[in-house]
Amino acid sequence: MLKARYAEAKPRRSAVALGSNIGDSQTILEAAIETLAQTPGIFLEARSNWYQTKAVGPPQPDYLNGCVTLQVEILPQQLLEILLGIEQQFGRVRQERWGPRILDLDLLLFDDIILDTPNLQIPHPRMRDRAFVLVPLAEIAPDWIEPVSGYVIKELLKEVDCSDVHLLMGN
Ligand SMILES: Nc1ncnc2c1ncn2[C@@H]1O[C@H](COP(=O)(O)OP(=O)(O)OP(=O)(O)O)[C@@H](O)[C@H]1O
Ligand SMILES: Nc1nc2c(c(=O)[nH]1)N=C(CO)CN2
Repeated sequence: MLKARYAEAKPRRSAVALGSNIGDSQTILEAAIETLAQTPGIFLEARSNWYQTKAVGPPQPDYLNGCVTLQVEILPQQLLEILLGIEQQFGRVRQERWGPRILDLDLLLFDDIILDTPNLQIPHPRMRDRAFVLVPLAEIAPDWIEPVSGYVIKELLKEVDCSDVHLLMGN
């Protein structure tokens, strides 16, 4: 019993992608990181630069994207609930799929786990195809193995077209 409790308390490492293309995106994303970092059970490990990226999906304004890595003392499902709660707090309204948004927080990785449930898939199933995720993630976690493909992030990055992802100057 004691052993089981100890195992539950072991810190886990997680990666989260941030995106915004409505409003003052940089201010929104900075505030979202601050909110995450102040949540009990979540500790900010590293954060990437911000990147201006061409929208994937329906025509819409460019996004600002970035990633963070976290040390967490909570379960993946709890982390998802927290991310969805922060999106709500920042006024996110769910409309069309892949449509414009004030704030998008995607749970990318959680240690080396693979999870496939109706409301949560880890690794995020589309992260491997997304330069707007892999470029910032490679900056802070190049050697993290994406457990479905078995490839490290810096290798996955070589497989995507990064021409629409630009480092935001004056960061
Ligand atoms: N790894 C994950 N991270 C975030 N949400 C997830 C994940 N896996 C499943 N979901 C589910 O996806 C739902 C919809 O998420 P969201 O509206 O942000 O999708 P989207 O950003 O439009 O598209 P995409 O998932 O391609 O980024 C969430 O309510 C959540 O239950
Ligand atoms: N460049 C870019 N395109 C997107 C993004 C995003 O964060 N960045 N998010 C989407 C919905 O998840 C759809 N398209």
